[in-house]
Amino acid sequence: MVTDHLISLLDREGVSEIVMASSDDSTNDGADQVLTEERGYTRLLTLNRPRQLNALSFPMIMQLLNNLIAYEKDPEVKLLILKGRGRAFCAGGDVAAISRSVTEGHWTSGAQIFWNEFILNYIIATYSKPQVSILNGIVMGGGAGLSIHGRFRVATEKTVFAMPETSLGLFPDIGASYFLSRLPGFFGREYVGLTGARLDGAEMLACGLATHFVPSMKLTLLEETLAKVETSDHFAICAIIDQFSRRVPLKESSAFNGFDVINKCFSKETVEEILSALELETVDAANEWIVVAIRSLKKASPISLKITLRAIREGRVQRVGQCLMKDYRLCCHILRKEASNDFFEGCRAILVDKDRNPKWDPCSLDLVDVKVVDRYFSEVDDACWEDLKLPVRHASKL
Ligand SMILES: CC(C)(COP(=O)(O)OP(=O)(O)OC[C@H]1O[C@@H](n2cnc3c(N)ncnc32)[C@H](O)[C@@H]1OP(=O)(O)O)[C@@H](O)C(=O)NCCC(=O)NCCSC(=O)/C=C/c1ccc(O)cc1
Repeated sequence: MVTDHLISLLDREGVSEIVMASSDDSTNDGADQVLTEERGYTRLLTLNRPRQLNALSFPMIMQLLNNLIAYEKDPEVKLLILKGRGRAFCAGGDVAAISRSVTEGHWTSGAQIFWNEFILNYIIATYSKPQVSILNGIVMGGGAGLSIHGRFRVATEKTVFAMPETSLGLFPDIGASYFLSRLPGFFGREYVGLTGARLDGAEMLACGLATHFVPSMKLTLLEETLAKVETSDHFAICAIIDQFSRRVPLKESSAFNGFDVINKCFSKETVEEILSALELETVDAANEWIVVAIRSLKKASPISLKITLRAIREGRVQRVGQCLMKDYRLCCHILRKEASNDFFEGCRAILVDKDRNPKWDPCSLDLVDVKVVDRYFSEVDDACWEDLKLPVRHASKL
């Protein structure tokens, strides 16, 4: 049974018990990778792997799960603050470790990490107490999963946000098809998800990925003020952050200023049509962001692009839990290397050898068989597999 491999056995009456029973007991490693601090009714969680840009390791996921479950039950906790040490909030899941563990072991060792990460994302998305994420640096992939599902996301002038998974042979997982598909127009949807475009704090605020923009020099004071709250009331917390936040103009070169072009191009039905529409826009005069978008789409894994487009479009009518269940299926197919080795090749090219020259298979969009893409969205044909089991929650956006 998969639950022998995947360590989370969830109590479906609630999240009261997540049994951790790993065969190698790796959950005990890295205890200092998430620092916890009690300040009155506020709990401050700091991601603490600055050298790896706080890439989310398995022990970090488990510690965050443990903390969040305990804090939700504890009446002495009213508010959570999540931040990262160093120049990143979190640069995503520790893909180098995952790639290593699957290459050296069984695909389910990678699935185990996804399983627990997605449960964590779900708990954050349905959390009964407010979470403020301080995004003062790099926020990518899994880092978005820790923050965007939460109630308050504070960007700064140092924030760099991206969902770069298509350049890694993956797709924007962590329930991203839920929040990306709910952003305005096609900006946050197809554009951000497919191209891996980097957004700054002003752009995050403009499209709704961030709820506030606070200059980084005011963050210490913001934290100190939040540490004095005695309530979980969202309006009260929002009013405090409002005192420190400011409106911030978009750069002239921002893709957000090309909203109409984005809507025109990224609303096309297929990735090929999106690419052609963008190329047409460059005939007269090309904005820098269009050139970068075309380059990114051409460099990304073709199969990842097709999976991403479909996942985001399906996400529009799915709840967050359904998006996470879909993501789990997709990840398991990817880990099993059923149709492509692209995720492992992407990890090699970007994080291991760093040649930034992945050899994708299939190597072009026209070689991606639509039936193969369909298969990624279906159940996994393996006796030791089961669908992601989500705990019963009491929040509204289940
Ligand atoms: C643009 C970055 C963020 C910064 O570039 P940089 O300023 O030139 O810094 P470095 O690239 O030198 O990064 C510093 C160190 O952090 C490491 N690092 C930097 N992100 C990472 C990282 N996501 N992982 C694992 N080491 C990293 C990076 O390898 C390096 O380690 P080292 O070579 O030992 O110094 C660059 O590091 C980068 O492209 N990182 C990858 C970002 C990325 O694709 N993130 C989304 C990943 S997808 C995701 O979240 C999936 C999660 C997942 C979950 C569960 C699964 O089972 C499978 C997957």
